[in-house]
Amino acid sequence: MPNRHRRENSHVSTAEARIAIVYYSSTGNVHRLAQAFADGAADAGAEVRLRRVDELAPDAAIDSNPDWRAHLDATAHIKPASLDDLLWANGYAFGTPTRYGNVSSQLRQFLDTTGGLWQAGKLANKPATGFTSSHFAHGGQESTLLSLYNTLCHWGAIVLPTGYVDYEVAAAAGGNPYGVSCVEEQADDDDYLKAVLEAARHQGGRLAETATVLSSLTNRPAAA
Ligand SMILES: Cc1cc2nc3c(=O)[nH]c(=O)nc-3n(C[C@H](O)[C@H](O)[C@H](O)COP(=O)(O)O)c2cc1C
Repeated sequence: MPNRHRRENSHVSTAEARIAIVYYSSTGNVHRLAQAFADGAADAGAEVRLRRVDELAPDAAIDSNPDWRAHLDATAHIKPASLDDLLWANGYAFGTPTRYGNVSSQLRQFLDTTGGLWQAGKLANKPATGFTSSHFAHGGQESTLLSLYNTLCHWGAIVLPTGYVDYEVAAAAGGNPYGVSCVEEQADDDDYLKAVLEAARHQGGRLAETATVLSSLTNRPAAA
Protein backbone atom coordinates (compact mmCIF):
# COMPACT_ATOMS: atom_id res chain seq x y z
CA MET A 1 0.00 0.00 0.00
CA PRO A 2 1.56 3.33 -0.97
CA ASN A 3 2.61 5.61 1.84
CA ARG A 4 0.58 8.79 1.61
CA HIS A 5 2.36 10.92 4.15
CA ARG A 6 2.02 14.48 2.92
CA ARG A 7 4.39 17.17 4.05
CA GLU A 8 1.71 19.88 4.10
CA ASN A 9 0.08 17.99 6.99
CA SER A 10 3.27 18.15 9.02
CA HIS A 11 3.31 20.11 12.29
CA VAL A 12 7.08 20.27 12.62
CA SER A 13 8.36 23.83 13.02
CA THR A 14 11.46 24.44 10.93
CA ALA A 15 12.51 27.62 12.73
CA GLU A 16 15.85 26.04 13.60
CA ALA A 17 16.63 24.58 10.21
CA ARG A 18 19.73 25.87 8.44
CA ILE A 19 20.07 24.11 5.12
CA ALA A 20 23.14 24.16 2.86
CA ILE A 21 22.51 23.08 -0.71
CA VAL A 22 25.87 22.39 -2.28
CA TYR A 23 26.01 21.35 -5.91
CA TYR A 24 27.95 21.11 -9.12
CA SER A 25 26.33 21.58 -12.51
CA SER A 26 28.00 22.01 -15.88
CA THR A 27 24.96 22.66 -18.08
CA GLY A 28 22.18 23.59 -15.66
CA ASN A 29 20.19 20.44 -14.98
CA VAL A 30 21.49 19.93 -11.45
CA HIS A 31 21.37 23.68 -10.84
CA ARG A 32 17.63 23.60 -11.60
CA LEU A 33 17.16 20.84 -9.02
CA ALA A 34 19.28 22.73 -6.47
CA GLN A 35 17.09 25.80 -6.86
CA ALA A 36 13.96 23.69 -6.30
CA PHE A 37 15.53 22.20 -3.15
CA ALA A 38 16.28 25.72 -1.93
CA ASP A 39 12.70 26.84 -2.62
CA GLY A 40 11.26 23.81 -0.81
CA ALA A 41 13.44 24.31 2.26
CA ALA A 42 12.78 28.06 2.34
CA ASP A 43 9.02 27.57 1.91
CA ALA A 44 9.16 25.25 4.92
CA GLY A 45 10.69 28.07 6.97
CA ALA A 46 14.39 27.17 6.85
CA GLU A 47 17.31 29.49 6.38
CA VAL A 48 18.99 28.39 3.16
CA ARG A 49 22.40 28.76 1.58
CA LEU A 50 22.54 27.75 -2.08
CA ARG A 51 26.18 27.18 -2.99
CA ARG A 52 28.01 25.92 -6.07
CA VAL A 53 31.34 24.19 -5.83
CA ASP A 54 34.26 25.52 -7.84
CA GLU A 55 34.66 24.59 -11.47
CA LEU A 56 37.86 22.60 -12.00
CA ALA A 57 37.74 21.83 -15.71
CA PRO A 58 40.16 23.62 -18.04
CA ASP A 59 38.79 26.40 -20.25
CA ALA A 60 39.37 24.28 -23.35
CA ALA A 61 36.92 21.66 -22.06
CA ILE A 62 34.36 24.25 -20.98
CA ASP A 63 34.56 26.12 -24.28
CA SER A 64 34.09 22.90 -26.24
CA ASN A 65 30.46 22.99 -25.09
CA PRO A 66 28.68 26.37 -25.44
CA ASP A 67 26.01 25.29 -22.93
CA TRP A 68 28.72 24.63 -20.34
CA ARG A 69 30.33 28.06 -20.77
CA ALA A 70 26.94 29.80 -20.81
CA HIS A 71 25.82 28.11 -17.60
CA LEU A 72 29.10 28.83 -15.84
CA ASP A 73 28.81 32.53 -16.74
CA ALA A 74 25.11 32.69 -15.83
CA THR A 75 25.72 31.29 -12.34
CA ALA A 76 28.87 33.24 -11.52
CA HIS A 77 26.87 35.27 -8.97
CA ILE A 78 26.11 32.19 -6.85
CA LYS A 79 28.50 32.02 -3.92
CA PRO A 80 31.07 29.23 -3.93
CA ALA A 81 30.63 26.56 -1.26
CA SER A 82 32.90 26.86 1.75
CA LEU A 83 33.62 24.82 4.85
CA ASP A 84 31.91 27.57 6.83
CA ASP A 85 28.67 26.68 5.05
CA LEU A 86 28.98 23.10 6.28
CA LEU A 87 29.74 24.27 9.80
CA TRP A 88 26.77 26.67 9.76
CA ALA A 89 24.19 24.23 8.41
CA ASN A 90 22.34 21.57 10.33
CA GLY A 91 21.12 19.84 7.16
CA TYR A 92 22.72 19.20 3.76
CA ALA A 93 21.65 18.48 0.21
CA PHE A 94 24.42 17.64 -2.27
CA GLY A 95 23.83 17.66 -6.02
CA THR A 96 25.95 16.33 -8.84
CA PRO A 97 25.54 15.27 -12.44
CA THR A 98 26.08 11.56 -12.99
CA ARG A 99 29.58 11.13 -14.39
CA TYR A 100 30.17 7.60 -15.64
CA GLY A 101 27.83 6.45 -12.89
CA ASN A 102 29.67 8.41 -10.26
CA VAL A 103 29.94 11.76 -8.46
CA SER A 104 31.51 14.59 -10.48
CA SER A 105 35.13 15.38 -9.65
CA GLN A 106 34.14 18.96 -8.85
CA LEU A 107 31.81 17.95 -6.01
CA ARG A 108 34.22 15.20 -4.96
CA GLN A 109 37.04 17.75 -4.66
CA PHE A 110 34.93 19.87 -2.32
CA LEU A 111 34.00 16.85 -0.21
CA ASP A 112 37.66 15.94 -0.01
CA THR A 113 38.41 19.23 1.76
CA THR A 114 36.22 18.32 4.74
CA GLY A 115 38.72 16.17 6.65
CA GLY A 116 39.24 18.75 9.40
CA LEU A 117 35.52 19.16 10.02
CA TRP A 118 35.07 15.39 9.99
CA GLN A 119 37.87 14.95 12.51
CA ALA A 120 36.31 17.57 14.79
CA GLY A 121 32.94 15.79 14.59
CA LYS A 122 31.28 18.82 13.00
CA LEU A 123 29.55 16.90 10.24
CA ALA A 124 28.01 14.17 12.38
CA ASN A 125 24.34 13.70 13.28
CA LYS A 126 23.03 16.04 10.59
CA PRO A 127 20.58 14.87 7.93
CA ALA A 128 22.01 14.81 4.43
CA THR A 129 20.51 13.87 1.08
CA GLY A 130 21.72 13.71 -2.51
CA PHE A 131 20.32 14.58 -5.92
CA THR A 132 21.51 13.98 -9.43
CA SER A 133 20.82 14.31 -13.14
CA SER A 134 21.88 11.88 -15.84
CA HIS A 135 21.23 11.68 -19.54
CA PHE A 136 19.67 8.23 -19.50
CA ALA A 137 17.12 6.62 -17.19
CA HIS A 138 19.51 3.74 -16.61
CA GLY A 139 22.66 5.83 -16.83
CA GLY A 140 23.78 5.30 -13.23
CA GLN A 141 21.78 7.63 -10.98
CA GLU A 142 21.57 5.10 -8.16
CA SER A 143 25.27 4.29 -8.25
CA THR A 144 26.07 8.01 -8.19
CA LEU A 145 23.88 8.61 -5.15
CA LEU A 146 25.13 5.54 -3.30
CA SER A 147 28.70 6.61 -3.98
CA LEU A 148 27.92 10.04 -2.53
CA TYR A 149 26.32 8.40 0.49
CA ASN A 150 29.56 6.49 1.25
CA THR A 151 31.06 9.83 2.26
CA LEU A 152 28.03 10.77 4.33
CA CYS A 153 28.31 7.48 6.22
CA HIS A 154 31.91 8.29 7.11
CA TRP A 155 30.76 11.65 8.42
CA GLY A 156 28.18 10.02 10.65
CA ALA A 157 25.52 12.03 8.87
CA ILE A 158 21.93 10.81 8.89
CA VAL A 159 21.43 9.80 5.26
CA LEU A 160 17.99 10.95 4.15
CA PRO A 161 16.90 9.11 1.01
CA THR A 162 13.65 9.99 -0.72
CA GLY A 163 12.07 6.54 -0.43
CA TYR A 164 8.40 6.63 -1.31
CA VAL A 165 7.53 8.90 1.58
CA ASP A 166 4.97 10.65 -0.57
CA TYR A 167 4.15 7.95 -3.08
CA GLU A 168 2.55 10.16 -5.73
CA VAL A 169 5.36 12.71 -5.65
CA ALA A 170 8.04 10.02 -5.89
CA ALA A 171 6.31 8.00 -8.59
CA ALA A 172 5.64 10.99 -10.83
CA ALA A 173 9.32 11.92 -10.66
CA GLY A 174 10.48 8.47 -11.80
CA GLY A 175 10.33 6.58 -8.49
CA ASN A 176 14.00 6.72 -7.52
CA PRO A 177 14.03 6.02 -3.75
CA TYR A 178 17.73 6.89 -3.33
CA GLY A 179 17.40 10.60 -3.98
CA VAL A 180 15.74 13.09 -6.31
CA SER A 181 16.95 12.53 -9.84
CA CYS A 182 16.27 13.91 -13.29
CA VAL A 183 16.60 12.07 -16.60
CA GLU A 184 17.78 14.76 -18.99
CA GLU A 185 16.46 13.08 -22.12
CA GLN A 186 12.94 13.22 -20.61
CA ALA A 187 13.21 16.79 -19.31
CA ASP A 188 11.70 18.29 -22.48
CA ASP A 189 8.42 16.81 -21.28
CA ASP A 190 6.91 19.62 -19.18
CA ASP A 191 4.87 17.27 -16.99
CA TYR A 192 7.90 15.15 -16.15
CA LEU A 193 10.10 18.16 -15.38
CA LYS A 194 7.37 19.67 -13.20
CA ALA A 195 7.11 16.40 -11.25
CA VAL A 196 10.88 16.19 -10.73
CA LEU A 197 11.07 19.78 -9.50
CA GLU A 198 8.12 19.11 -7.19
CA ALA A 199 9.98 16.08 -5.79
CA ALA A 200 13.02 18.30 -5.17
CA ARG A 201 10.89 20.92 -3.39
CA HIS A 202 9.26 18.18 -1.33
CA GLN A 203 12.60 16.69 -0.31
CA GLY A 204 13.98 20.16 0.49
CA GLY A 205 11.08 20.71 2.89
CA ARG A 206 11.49 17.28 4.40
CA LEU A 207 15.20 17.92 4.90
CA ALA A 208 14.37 21.16 6.73
CA GLU A 209 11.92 19.35 9.01
CA THR A 210 14.39 16.58 9.73
CA ALA A 211 17.17 19.08 10.46
CA THR A 212 14.96 20.77 13.02
CA VAL A 213 14.11 17.52 14.76
CA LEU A 214 17.74 16.40 14.82
CA SER A 215 19.29 19.74 15.75
CA SER A 216 19.15 18.99 19.48
CA LEU A 217 21.22 15.88 18.76
CA THR A 218 23.61 17.88 16.58
CA ASN A 219 24.08 20.41 19.37
CA ARG A 220 24.61 17.77 22.03
CA PRO A 221 27.97 18.27 23.77
CA ALA A 222 30.49 15.49 23.31
CA ALA A 223 30.64 12.97 26.13
CA ALA A 224 33.37 13.73 28.69
C1 LIG B 1 32.06 13.12 -18.65
C2 LIG B 1 30.58 12.85 -18.62
C3 LIG B 1 30.12 11.65 -18.12
C4 LIG B 1 28.76 11.36 -18.11
N1 LIG B 1 28.33 10.16 -17.65
C5 LIG B 1 27.02 9.84 -17.72
C6 LIG B 1 26.55 8.57 -17.30
O1 LIG B 1 27.30 7.73 -16.78
N2 LIG B 1 25.24 8.30 -17.45
C7 LIG B 1 24.35 9.18 -18.00
O2 LIG B 1 23.18 8.87 -18.16
N3 LIG B 1 24.76 10.44 -18.35
C8 LIG B 1 26.07 10.77 -18.22
N4 LIG B 1 26.48 12.02 -18.57
C9 LIG B 1 25.47 13.05 -18.90
C10 LIG B 1 25.17 13.96 -17.67
O3 LIG B 1 25.03 13.22 -16.48
C11 LIG B 1 23.87 14.71 -17.92
O4 LIG B 1 24.02 15.48 -19.09
C12 LIG B 1 23.47 15.60 -16.75
O5 LIG B 1 22.11 15.93 -16.89
C13 LIG B 1 24.29 16.89 -16.70
O6 LIG B 1 23.88 17.68 -15.61
P1 LIG B 1 24.25 19.24 -15.57
O7 LIG B 1 23.49 19.89 -16.71
O8 LIG B 1 23.78 19.73 -14.25
O9 LIG B 1 25.71 19.35 -15.73
C14 LIG B 1 27.84 12.33 -18.59
C15 LIG B 1 28.32 13.55 -19.06
C16 LIG B 1 29.67 13.82 -19.07
C17 LIG B 1 30.15 15.14 -19.60
